Amino acid sequence: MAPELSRKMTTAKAAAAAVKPATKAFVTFLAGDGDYWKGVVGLAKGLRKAGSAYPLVVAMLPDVPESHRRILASQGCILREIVPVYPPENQTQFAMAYYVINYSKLRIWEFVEYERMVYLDADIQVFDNVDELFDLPKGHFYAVMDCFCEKTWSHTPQYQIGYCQQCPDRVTWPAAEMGPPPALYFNAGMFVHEPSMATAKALLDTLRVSPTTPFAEQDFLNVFFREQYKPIPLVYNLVLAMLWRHPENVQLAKVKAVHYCAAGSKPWRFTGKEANMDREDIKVLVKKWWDIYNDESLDFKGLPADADELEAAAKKPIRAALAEAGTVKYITAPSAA
Ligand SMILES: O=c1ccn([C@@H]2O[C@H](COP(=O)(O)OP(=O)(O)O)[C@@H](O)[C@H]2O)c(=O)[nH]1
Ligand SMILES: OC[C@H]1O[C@H](O[C@@H]2[C@@H](O)[C@H](O)[C@@H](O)[C@H](O)[C@@H]2O)[C@H](O)[C@@H](O)[C@H]1O
Ligand SMILES: [Mn+2]
Repeated sequence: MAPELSRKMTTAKAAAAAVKPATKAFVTFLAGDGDYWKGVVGLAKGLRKAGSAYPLVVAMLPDVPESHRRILASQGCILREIVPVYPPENQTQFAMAYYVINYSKLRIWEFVEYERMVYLDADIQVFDNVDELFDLPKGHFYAVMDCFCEKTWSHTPQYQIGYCQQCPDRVTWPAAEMGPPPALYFNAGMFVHEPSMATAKALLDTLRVSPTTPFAEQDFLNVFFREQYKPIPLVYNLVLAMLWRHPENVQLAKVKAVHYCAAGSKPWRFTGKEANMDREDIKVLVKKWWDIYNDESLDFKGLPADADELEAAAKKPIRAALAEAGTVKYITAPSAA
């Protein structure tokens, strides 16, 4: 095939690929009329900057206002309103109050138009392409291990004896007195999952008979997927506390996704006043988040409105298309002949 024609075919194929029905997608969760929508905008732009091939779905509770929905749609997000999930009746006092809404995260197993999804909290930013997560072998639940050292864990025996799965040799778990050590435990701010109505039903049926616990849906998911859980490297979800609790486990230059979950670390409401928020690495990470959020070149430009436009775009001589895109300096290749 002549080089010119092959290039056109590539463009047409690439263009067609851009609109093929997505069976894989990132998904985040948005609740309330507060400022977490800014996290979603940042995430949508970060994924674009990282050149991800997959869209971002937003599982929204009904209380997300129209004005926030419009902003997210304008950034190319696919909006899906979900029915809230409430923990068992009069049990919510056992979960930390501000975590109760997170049980609604469980609805994303009902998004069966997708065969694979990567869930990301809205307070996560992706600084490097993580699309490889969609190709991990099926049948497992992939997520990054959490850390037990922050005060938020003070209700647990592991915190009380200073044991953490991130450094199991620092304080040996006293199996004789306390039985087996805690099972590997993941942070539920990021995970790879396979939507299925059967799994969604099993999750909700199990939740109805499960006690609520301090970390709400994160505790619940850790129990439900205990057998399928496979830890993946912390580069996919750097829980910020790792920087001061286990710096020996962190190679910041290799981190692909940062989870702004430490108290006071949400970039869009950062004051720098809370514990550890005056650290240089935290300030750098917050600035990196803002640099993406404020970068207008990362705003969604929209897809061609319909197939005809797309077809026309694909037919346009490659030189004009690239020049119009403005992103590639088209250098005339030496003739193949
Ligand atoms: O008012 C809220 C609180 C939480 N969330 C969503 O629930 C996730 C989990 O809450 P958060 O990240 O604050 O928990 P953390 O990871 O800090 O414990 C957030 O990332 C958002 O996606 C939200 O949309 N609105
Ligand atoms: O509803 C429970 C939440 O539990 C998790 O956050 C916690 C946990 O990671 C602790 O280990 C940290 O100490 C703490 O800072 C952090 O907020 C998830 O990030 C969040 O998505 C959500 O599931
Ligand atoms: Mn979070």
